[in-house]
This record gives sequence, structure tokens and C-alpha cells, in this order.
Amino acid sequence: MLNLITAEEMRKADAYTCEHSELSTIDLMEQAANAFTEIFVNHISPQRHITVIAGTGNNGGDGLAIARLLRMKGYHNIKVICMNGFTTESEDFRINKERLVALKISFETVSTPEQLPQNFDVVIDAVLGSGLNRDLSNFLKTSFEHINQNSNYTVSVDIPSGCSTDRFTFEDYCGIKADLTICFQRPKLLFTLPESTVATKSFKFTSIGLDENYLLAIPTDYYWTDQQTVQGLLHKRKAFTHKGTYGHALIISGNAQTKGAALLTAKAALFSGVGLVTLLTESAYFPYVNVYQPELMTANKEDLKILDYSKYQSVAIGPGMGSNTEQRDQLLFLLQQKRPMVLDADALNMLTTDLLKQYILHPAVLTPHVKEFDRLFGAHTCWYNRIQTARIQAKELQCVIVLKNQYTYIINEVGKVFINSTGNPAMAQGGMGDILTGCISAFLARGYSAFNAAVIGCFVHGKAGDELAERYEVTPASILAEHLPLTLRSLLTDRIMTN
Ligand SMILES: NC(=O)C1=CN([C@@H]2O[C@H](COP(=O)(O)OP(=O)(O)OC[C@H]3O[C@@H](n4cnc5c(N)ncnc54)[C@H](OP(=O)(O)O)[C@@H]3O)[C@@H](O)[C@H]2O)[C@H](O)CC1
Ligand SMILES: [K+]
Repeated sequence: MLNLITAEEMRKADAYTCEHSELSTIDLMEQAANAFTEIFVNHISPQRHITVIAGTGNNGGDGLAIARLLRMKGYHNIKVICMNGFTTESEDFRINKERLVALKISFETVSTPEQLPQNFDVVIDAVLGSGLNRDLSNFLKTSFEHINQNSNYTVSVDIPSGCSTDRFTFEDYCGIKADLTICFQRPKLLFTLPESTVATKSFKFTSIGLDENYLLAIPTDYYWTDQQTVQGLLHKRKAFTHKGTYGHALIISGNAQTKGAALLTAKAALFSGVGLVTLLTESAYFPYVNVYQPELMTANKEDLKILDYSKYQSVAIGPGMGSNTEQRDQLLFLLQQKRPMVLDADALNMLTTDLLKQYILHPAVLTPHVKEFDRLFGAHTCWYNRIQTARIQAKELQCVIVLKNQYTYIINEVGKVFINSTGNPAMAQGGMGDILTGCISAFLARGYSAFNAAVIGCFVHGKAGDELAERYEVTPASILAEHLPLTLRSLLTDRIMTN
């Protein structure tokens, strides 16, 4: 679990690392440039024409070091353009300029936007990083606009120039619009917000060798859930265990038109390793369930109010359930059974915050997408504010909120935010949310806490999607469900190999 930190804390970590190690700031810059270059070479071939656009601070210094390292790696079409008019020139920028000139890499300075080349193939943007402390000058604004319009592909160093990581809105954004940002040491919360795509379409982060013990001790409300965290949480199946060891999940989902949602949720629970899965549905539908997935058990919807709920370790309610008066009455009845629950889709649509306050008195995971979230907790104009509401509500309701997004936010009962790091656009298809509900309900039934079930469920779901996306342009939900056991195996095998 990586704690996310602010630009100011990063600066302190930089100073601390240099003070408490043999490293000088120029060494750290070299490490940062190396880390950047390692990712860059996997994206951009040496045949491309690279223009590094640099400022004269440390972000610019990184840019110059990157130009030199790329030249040494066989990128021969490379030049550096330095933007004039900065008040400061950092010492490490100066050293890197000397090193660059020694390699005879083209270095020129521009003072007006008109002096910039007409077109760029690949731009490495190293004008401004975390040192941004005021509005952009007209010179920089116009230059950035020109670069944005005329670059085939732009990679920003640490932060797109002109983007402030301490502000979470992008109104009137006039900085660099990157295709990829390679940021240092930690992901930035900002880049997980969907609106940040105006500044960077994607991001990767890489360690530059800052003191991790120092960094990890910095308190924060935001964390990045990485593979190691999930591997630490996952238990391997043990010898002499049986189906009863792994819990029994009850799935309540699907009306006449949306039976597929019920099947997908149940299938995902099954493939996530729960001992038993029962699907509550109309008796007329039992044969279809058995044909589709013979391992599933069925219970009659007519018996909803007479079932013995104590035998289910988790109850998932909502996908494709419908939201008429009868279903609302069923939902309230189910909530009163106080079983560990996952509430999704129509279950969320039928609830209000007052009802949640009244009925959520047991471990519960709410899995809204943006529309469900805003209907329940009020409209939001930006994701940062939406996350803040989720933090308040999770604390107030004492539940876990899984706010779905490309980077899903998992908010625990004390309002801390854990950002899921897996998943991709190939998963953007109907039924994917049903699979997530099934996954989380399986881990809940297997005995994990609501929070751990949410963290594991989101990670495994997204990782299965990532693995499939290497081979599939799109990953239909049922294919993803069937891939879950392979993903679980790879996570558990890696752990055995590495720990
Ligand atoms: N620990 C790390 O993360 C490391 C980061 N590295 C890289 O360093 C940058 C941060 O470098 P820094 O020198 O602090 O700042 P910048 O390069 O972003 O900016 C330089 C100076 O530019 C001036 N400034 C600020 N805003 C503007 C503006 N709108 N227009 C013009 N100029 C501006 C400001 O100086 P002033 O004296 O004029 O106020 C900035 O100081 C980080 O992003 C990483 O890329 C290290 O290389 C490795 C360790
Ligand atoms: K930059």
C-alpha cells in the first residue's frame, strides 16, 4: 500500500534522502532521469524524432539528463529546446546542460512562440514540474498551445507543465496536454480523476530512489493499492479444507429482463473461490441456471421471507433487480437480516441516505458508479468533491464505499481512500459491474472484512481484465469471470515465489 503525498512532502523527502545517504541532488536527478528513460524506451522507438522542451529548474534539468541518456541508448534524432525567460536556473540544470553540450546534442533557446518548430514528432515536456507557483505567462501559454496542437505524442516529465497537483479542477487549463506522464516515486491523486485527461491521457509512476522508510511514515488519507498489498491480504486454500470452509454467498439479483446480471454475479462469486453460491430466483428459471452453470444452487424467490439467512456469509443484492414497490419491500427485509452485504445497482437506486442510516448496521460494501453515487448522495461537479462526500458518508454510515471509476476509489469506515490500480478500457462493457459485485461478495463470504473484500475484489477483477486485455480488444464480462481463478493463482504463486 503506497501512501500518496503532496508536492511539498515530496520536496522534503528529496532533501531527507540526500541528507541521509551518499546521494547528492545531481545523483538523484540522474536516478530520476534513468527511471523515466526506462519507461520511455518501452513506449517510443529510437527511430522517432524527439524534442525535449525544457525549463531551467530541476524539471528542466531532468529533461536535459533524459536527452543525454536517450542519446546514449541510440536515440539519434534528439534535440533540446530551452524556454527562455525563467528567473531561476537551478544548479543541477546547469550541470546537466554542460553534460549535454559535451555530447554535442543540439541545444537552442527560444524567447517567442514563433521560434518553436512548426511540428513535433515526440515531445518530452520538461518545462515545469512541481515547482509551479504562479499563473503561466502569455509566452508559456501560447507556446504550450502550439505544442499541444502540433505534437504527435507528448510525454511529460513528472507533471504536465502548467498543471498544479494541489488544485483539483481544470477550468481554463492552459498547460501541456500530455499523452503520457511519467511521474516520480508515487502516483498523483490528481491523475486518477477522470477530468485530469485534459492534462494527461495516462500516467505511469516510477521509483527514483527516495528514502521509502521516510516516505511511508508520512500520514495521508490517500493510498494506492498495489499487487503486494493484495498478495499480503489473500489467503491460499489450505489442506483438509472443504466447501464449507470458504463460505456461502447468496445472490439476489435479476428480474425477468435482466437475468443475465444475476448469472454473471453468481458466476463471478463462484470463480472467485467461494465455497457455495446460491442464486435466489423464480423457480421457472432454475433449469436455465443449472444449464448455464451447474455449480450454482438456487432458492425460490417466493421464499425470500422465510429463508434461513444465518447460513449465508454474504448477501449480494442489486444487479438487474428492478426497483418496484415489491422489490423495495424485499430489499428492506433483506437489510434487516444484518448479514455482511454488497449493495449494487438497483439496491442503491431504491435507497436513500436516511434508509441507509437506519438499516446499515452490519458490514456492508456499497458499489455505486458515478450516477448511482450522485443520485444517492447529491450531484457533484467534480470528482475530487465526490470523493470528499464519499469519505464523509462512509464514516457516517460506517460502511465501505466502492466508488467505481477507471481508478476505483475504495473508502473505508474511517474515511481513508484506497485507489485501485488495476483495470482498463477493454472492460468497459455491460455486466462488468455485476462481476465486481460477485467478486466482492465471494471474498466477504470467505471471511474477509468488508474493507479487505472490497480491496481484493476490485484488484483481482481489474487484474483479470488487464491480463485479458493483453490478448483481447474487449473483455466481455463472462470471459472475465472465467479468468478469475487464473488471476488468483498468479497472485498466490507470485507470493510464494517472492516472499
Ligand atoms: N524529489 C523529487 O521528486 C525530485 C524531483 N525532481 C524534479 O524536480 C522538479 C521540481 O523542480 P523545481 O526546480 O522545484 O521546480 P520546477 O522545475 O517545476 O520549476 C522551476 C522554477 O520555475 C519557476 N516557476 C514557477 N512557476 C512558474 C511559472 N508559472 N512560470 C514561469 N516560471 C515559474 C519557479 O522559480 P521562481 O524563482 O521563478 O519562483 C520554479 O522554482 C520535479 O517536478 C521533478 O521533475 C528532481 O530532478 C529529482 C528529485
Ligand atoms: K513537466
